[in-house]
Amino acid sequence: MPAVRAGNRAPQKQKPHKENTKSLKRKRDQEDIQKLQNAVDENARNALLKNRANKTLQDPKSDDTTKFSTLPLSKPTASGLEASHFQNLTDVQARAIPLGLKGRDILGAAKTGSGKTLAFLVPVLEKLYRAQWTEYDGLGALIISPTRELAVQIFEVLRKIGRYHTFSAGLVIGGKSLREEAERLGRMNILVCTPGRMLQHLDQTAGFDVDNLQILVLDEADRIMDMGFQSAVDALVEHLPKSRQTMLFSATQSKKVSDLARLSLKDPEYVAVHEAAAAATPTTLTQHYLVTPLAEKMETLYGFIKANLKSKMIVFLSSGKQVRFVYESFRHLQPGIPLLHLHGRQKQVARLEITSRFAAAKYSCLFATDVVARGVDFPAVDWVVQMDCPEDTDTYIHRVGRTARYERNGKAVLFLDPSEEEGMVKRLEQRKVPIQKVNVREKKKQSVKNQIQDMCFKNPDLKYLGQKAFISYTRSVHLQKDKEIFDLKKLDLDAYAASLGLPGAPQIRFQKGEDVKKLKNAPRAGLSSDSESELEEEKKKRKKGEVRTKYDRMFERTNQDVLTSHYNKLIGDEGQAANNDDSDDQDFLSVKRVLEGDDLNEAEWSNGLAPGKKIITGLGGEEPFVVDSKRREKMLKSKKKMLKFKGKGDKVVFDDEGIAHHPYRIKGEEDFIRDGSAEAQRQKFVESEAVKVKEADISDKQLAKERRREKKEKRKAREAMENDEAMDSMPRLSGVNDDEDPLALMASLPIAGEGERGDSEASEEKRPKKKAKKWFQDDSEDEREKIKNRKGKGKIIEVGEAPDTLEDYEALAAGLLED
Ligand SMILES: Nc1ncnc2c1ncn2[C@@H]1O[C@H](COP(=O)(O)OP(=O)(O)OP(=O)(O)O)[C@@H](O)[C@H]1O
Repeated sequence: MPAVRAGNRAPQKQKPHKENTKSLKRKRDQEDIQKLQNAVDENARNALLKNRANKTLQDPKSDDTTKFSTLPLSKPTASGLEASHFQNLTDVQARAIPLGLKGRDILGAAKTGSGKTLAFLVPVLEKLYRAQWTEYDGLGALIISPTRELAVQIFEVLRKIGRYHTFSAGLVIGGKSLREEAERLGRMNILVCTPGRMLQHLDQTAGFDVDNLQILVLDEADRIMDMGFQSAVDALVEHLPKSRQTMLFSATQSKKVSDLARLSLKDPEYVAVHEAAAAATPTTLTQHYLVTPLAEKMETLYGFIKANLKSKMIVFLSSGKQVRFVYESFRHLQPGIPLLHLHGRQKQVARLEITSRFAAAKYSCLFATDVVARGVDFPAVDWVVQMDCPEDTDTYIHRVGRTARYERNGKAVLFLDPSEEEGMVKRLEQRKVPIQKVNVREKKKQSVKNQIQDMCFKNPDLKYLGQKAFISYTRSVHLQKDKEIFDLKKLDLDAYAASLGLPGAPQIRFQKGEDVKKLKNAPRAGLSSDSESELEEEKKKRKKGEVRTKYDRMFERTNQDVLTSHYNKLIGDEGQAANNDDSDDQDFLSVKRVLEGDDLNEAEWSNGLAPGKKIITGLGGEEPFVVDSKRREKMLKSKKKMLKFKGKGDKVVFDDEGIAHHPYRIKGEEDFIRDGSAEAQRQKFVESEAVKVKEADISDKQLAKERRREKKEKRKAREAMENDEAMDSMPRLSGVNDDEDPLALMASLPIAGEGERGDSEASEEKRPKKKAKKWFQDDSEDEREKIKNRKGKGKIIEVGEAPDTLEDYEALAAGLLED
């Protein structure tokens, strides 16, 4: 919805002249766009020939045709690129942009850090520009990213290069209520989103129309199209119009026919820049692997970090629990470099803050899961360390791609257990990844095992994290598909547990198959000494014929309930998430917290009852609940049906202070007589209440008086400001505040899309709004002047500080690029 510009209203008599000028300008714009279109057609023909011939482009710096200035781009895009200091095209940009501008569907594949983001953002902006897209046309472009971090980054680049355009752009990654996001969606021309959240809006947000969509982009397309996002993406695409341009980009993009069909790509052009290259990774990247047994990984990593204190590094681990444990234990060990950690279970605000802290750091070590393995462009990362072997070569390529970006040098090192070496090295060779073996210098190794064990002994929270890390690691190895690389049986789990400071390997139980039976029938070999004595005791009791459920045993264990509270305290914000993700381990933990199908089997196994019969106690009811049939087992899962075994509750009422009382408590007869006659008691009650009312009345009046005074002061201040503004709008005298911000007036204009406003609100327009600080601090005054003088309706919303919280991004999402 257009904004009303109070200060720009032209007098009536000038109207015909202004209309003339407008129509002239419109005609000129049409002609310019037509010229641009012709140039695009011409350029695309050449690009197509080059791409088909699959010629490697010459050195970008020496070839004039690989400059952005030679591309048929609109002025706003060209200026945006120039202001963002992008001059020379990278290979993938030189090949993909001309075809993207022409409207072709594209499958783009190029090495990590080679500039794929601009390869799709430039065509997006240009397509909408040439279609003369306005706020009335609705959503024109949708850009999908697999992670929030990457979506934020794409949005940032779009914000930079699109600064002179008149589109509105938004970021849809969750974190705010659906309703808050929904209110803004309808006003957006370009959206950057994650698949799940976008689908939620398409399904639930009334009036959110995508019928006009012109262009769909999938960044890290292979990841978005894989199993994890499959159903969300398929459902999302169902909502979109078929007649649109679609572009898919990734460093590990393939021509998978099924994907093309799912996205209904039309005659897509495969732009695979590195297909002919000798390596799948950047040439500026040095890659090594070292063989270190699982049980020595902690000390190898610690030694590595100590030897590289003056660097910026990312250490990839296989799960959030691994990340938390290594981070917490190394934090205690204090290696001498700032440590950060990042995983998907952290709250969004924390994630954004950590990514921006790491981006800004000179020396830092970030422990992370694959949540930042793809696309994220941290500046100047020296090392990528893969402490846990990646699940496949694609993941390897993306992880190491966080360093050696855009012509910079970088180094990567992969830790492999001896059992993983052969399989992984073979896979990497097949994938054209040049990697060399190095040996760990024994003297560089730092034995931290004893220190970690000591810390775990003193600090049960850390021990608990260690147990979780152990379980999640073994689980991830067990679940890996590539069994040539990952074989749990070949790992020394006891030694690994000891390296995490645990007194013994936590018991693990596999989901299905023979392992379960073996484990159940065998004595508990891997248990700690505590557990062993517990088992002995258990056996004795069973002999006596005493019925003990699994839950009796669970509560007897020392480190379950007690540690949960410590653990939650330790991880603070993540407490809730940690509770949630406990469910991940349900089928892997020997001790379960939720009474479910599998539990029943184990309870049955351990309580010595006849097969198929269990007694569940501790439900609060009088009678024990005997599970002797399928029906009763089902019943156990129904809360409603179990209510009758829980006994009746007591009814209580709460007084004003929140203290609970029995509802029918009546004073005893003796007490009543002692307090005097009924009339005297009534009188006394009325008097005491009257005193209370009087006191309350005094404070209420005082409050009301203060509020009136505040209101009056505010009104006076406003009037004074209005007078000042009237003075400001008068012609300037030289020397009067000349350096005042030229955008201040525009920033104070009402926000577009707030709905039509009546006369009664017209006076609001005059009310000066808080003066916004500048967003683009690097813009020259000339550029600001250009923006100010630009014709057209719309809004500019500015955010004072650099966006590092979700709120900042939300503010941007509401106002980016809109004019
Ligand atoms: N034409 C260019 N000139 C200078 N720098 C560029 C150019 N294009 C991209 N860059 C810079 O190169 C870096 C990598 O770009 P980008 O993130 O787009 O890479 P990518 O190919 O998407 O990587 P990934 O595969 O990891 O997602 C960024 O810091 C970006 O600013």
